Amino acid sequence: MNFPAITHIAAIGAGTMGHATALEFAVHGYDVNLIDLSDQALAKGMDLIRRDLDELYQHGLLMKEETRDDVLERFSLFTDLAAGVKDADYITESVAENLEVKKDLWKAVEEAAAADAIFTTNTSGLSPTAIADVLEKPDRFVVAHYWNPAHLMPLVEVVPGRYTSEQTVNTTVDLLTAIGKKPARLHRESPGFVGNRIQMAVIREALHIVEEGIASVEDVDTIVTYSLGRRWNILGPIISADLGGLDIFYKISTYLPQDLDNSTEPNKLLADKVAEGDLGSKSGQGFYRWTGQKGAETIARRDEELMKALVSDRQEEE
Ligand SMILES: NC(=O)C1=CN([C@@H]2O[C@H](COP(=O)(O)OP(=O)(O)OC[C@H]3O[C@@H](n4cnc5c(N)ncnc54)[C@H](O)[C@@H]3O)[C@@H](O)[C@H]2O)C=CC1
Ligand SMILES: O=C(O)[C@@H](O)C(=O)[C@H](O)[C@@H](O)CO
Repeated sequence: MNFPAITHIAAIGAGTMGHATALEFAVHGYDVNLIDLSDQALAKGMDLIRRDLDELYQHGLLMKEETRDDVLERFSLFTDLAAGVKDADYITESVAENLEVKKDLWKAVEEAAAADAIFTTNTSGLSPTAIADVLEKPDRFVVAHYWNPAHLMPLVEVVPGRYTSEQTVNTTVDLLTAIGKKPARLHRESPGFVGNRIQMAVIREALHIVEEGIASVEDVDTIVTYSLGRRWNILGPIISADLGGLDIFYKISTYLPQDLDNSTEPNKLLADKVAEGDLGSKSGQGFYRWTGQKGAETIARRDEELMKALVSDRQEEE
């Protein structure tokens, strides 16, 4: 399929991820139809967009000569899915992480969308083949998996399903590159793609360490932040192993794996938190308390460091 020049974006879902992925297209000059289920959800999404847009503006991360109003004027809001997608060349989706919800949604999208529009889902790890099974033209469907917060994290995993065409992958990679992202194209799909497989392996072992009484939640986070996190912010795990000496990593791998957590069930500490409604910053309490000054300061510090890294990326690109 030959895709037209992409000029008009539709972003379905204005929540944690959807508002930020939509904002990035608007910051880079694209008209964006923001779609959600209710005016309340759209209003909440636009509040998040204005908050994040202010952050980008204050750090000089808008396009040259652009004002915040220039960016905000590019948004059109829709609760009618068909009306929101019909003029779009590129449709991105960030709704609930539920296979049936996504399949039902994409079936409805295809009934209203242009025959040559590209379809992308921000799923954290569901199969693009399984979602695209409902489509008449599944070759135009691909995963574009962002990382939270999406407007501050450069990496997007571009994951083809069995039906996805090379043209769809190439066009998506080119578009994401054009808006300043760092797309990584996978050879093929796998549950959790790459980032979430690694992230979930780390989370599983981190919580196992706490459960076994080896270290506290705070100590695990401090240790990772000032060792692996510091190193992996510069070079990834495999190249770091090269630098450490593969013989040493091999030696450790002959005795340590049998002591690592290999459970296939969700960690009990995590399950208990969710059962108690302690969901983290979104509910005010998780393994840490997020209400009050300290929580806000932690999020502000994270965003400030991510912003500095983005500014540095931008300076390197210039
Ligand atoms: N939260 C995270 O850290 C990350 C989440 N993701 C993925 O992104 C997707 C969205 O996650 P979040 O943004 O966190 O969820 P969220 O719950 O913050 O936002 C979902 C939004 O989609 C809207 N929505 C639901 N069904 C809809 C429909 N049929 N039509 C239009 N709007 C609809 C909801 O009203 C809500 O505003 C999920 O697939 C998730 O796995 C990907 C990367 C990171
Ligand atoms: O961590 C992120 O931002 C993303 O990789 C995700 O998909 C989230 O991890 C979240 O959905 C849980 O995996």
